[in-house]
Amino acid sequence: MSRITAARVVVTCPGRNFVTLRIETEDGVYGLGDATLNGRELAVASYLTDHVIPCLIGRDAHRIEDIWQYLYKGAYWRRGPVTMSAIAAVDMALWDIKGKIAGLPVYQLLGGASREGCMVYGHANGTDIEETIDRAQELVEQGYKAVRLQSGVPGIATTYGVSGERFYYEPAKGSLPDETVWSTSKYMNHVPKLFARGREALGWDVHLLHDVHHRLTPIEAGRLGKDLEPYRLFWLEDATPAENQAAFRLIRQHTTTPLAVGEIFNTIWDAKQLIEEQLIDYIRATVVHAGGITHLRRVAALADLYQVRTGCHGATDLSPVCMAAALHFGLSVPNFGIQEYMRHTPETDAVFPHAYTFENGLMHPGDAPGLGVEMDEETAAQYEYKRAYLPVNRLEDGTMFNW
Ligand SMILES: O=C(O)C(=O)C[C@H](O)[C@H](O)CO
Repeated sequence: MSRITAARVVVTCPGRNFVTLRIETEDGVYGLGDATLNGRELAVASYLTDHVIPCLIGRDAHRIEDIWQYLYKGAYWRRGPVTMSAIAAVDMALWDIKGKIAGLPVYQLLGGASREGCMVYGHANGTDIEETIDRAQELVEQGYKAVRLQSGVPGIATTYGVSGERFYYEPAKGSLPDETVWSTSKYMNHVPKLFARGREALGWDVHLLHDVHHRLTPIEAGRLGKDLEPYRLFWLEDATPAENQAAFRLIRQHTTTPLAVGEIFNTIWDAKQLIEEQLIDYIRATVVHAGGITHLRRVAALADLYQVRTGCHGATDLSPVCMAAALHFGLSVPNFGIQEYMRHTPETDAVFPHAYTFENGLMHPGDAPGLGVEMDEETAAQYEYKRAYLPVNRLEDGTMFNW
C-alpha cells in the first residue's frame, strides 16, 4: 500500500505548451504523467484538477488497473481525447511511482526488454524535394534507419510537415488558428516524384515513410498507395480520416503499400475493426492520447493477434514524459514496429531532463527507476502558458477541409 497524498498539474511553455501531472505518495515518492492535448491543453488541465485529482487522494498508488477502471467506467462519460489524456496522465504517473518504489525501470515491470532498443524514424522536411532529400541524408548520417519524407508542394503556399525550422517542426502557433490552403491534385502529382528522388539519392537500405495527414478520400489513397509501390515505403500514414474504419477496406483492395493510422485514436474501440480485419499494418495510438501504458498494452495485445505492429505517435507536442513512457512500452511489447522521434528543443529538454538515449537509429528508455524523466519546476515556472492552435485547412475554393 502506498497512499496518494497529493497531486497537481503543472502547465509550462518552454517553446510549446505542456501539461504535466505530478502525483505524490505517503512514502515521499512522486510520479509524472504527460497530459498534453495540442491546442486544447487547458481542458485536460481542468479535467484533472477539478474532476480527477479529488478522487485520487487516499487511493493506493499500486492499484494501477483498478484506478484506470475507476476513472474510465466511473466517469460514466467514456472515451474522447480530453478524458483519455487525463486518464493517461494518471496511469503514467502511477507506473512511474511503481517503478521508483520497486527500484526498476518501467519496462522491467512490463515483462522486460524484448529487443535491444526501439527503432525510431526522424523527420526530413523541406520546402522542395532537394531540400527534403538533403535533410534526409543528414539524418541517415546521424544513424537513423528510418526517415519520414515531407516536402512543399509546388502551387500550395504551405504544406503539412514543412517549416523553416530545420529540426523542430512545430505546427501549433498563433493566438488564433492559421489558415492553410490545400489541393489534392497538386499533392498527388508531387509525392511520387519525392519518393522516386528519395530512392535515387538515399538507396534502398533506409526505411522511408510518409504522412498524408488525413487529406485523401479512400479511392485517392488507394491510387497514391499504388503510385508509391515501386518505392517500397515502410508506411503510408493517415491516408484518409479514420472515423469510418471500414473506409480502409477500399484502400486495401487497391494497394500493397503498408498503412499506418491512429495518432488521434483514444481507445481500443477506435482501432478494433481496423485491427481485426487486418486493414492496417501499424497502429499509431500513443500513451498520452490513448489512456496510458495500461490501455496501450491492451491495444498492442489485440494488434499482435493480427500481425499489426505498433508505431507510436511521437511529435513534439508529446512531452518527454510521454516519450519515455512510449519507449518503455515499445521496448517491452512483442509486436513493436517503430517509434516516431521528433527532437524536443533544448528548452523543453531542460525542463524535462531524461534518461532516454538515441544511438545508431535506436532509442532506449534507460535504466533509471520508473519512467526516468524529471521535471525541473523552477525552470518550468519561467515559461508561462501561451494559447496556441493547430492550423485549419481549406480547399482552393474556400471549402473547409481536414488539416
Ligand atoms: O507526427 C505526426 O505524424 C503528426 O501528424 C503530428 C501532428 O500533426 C501533431 O502531433 C498534432 O498535434
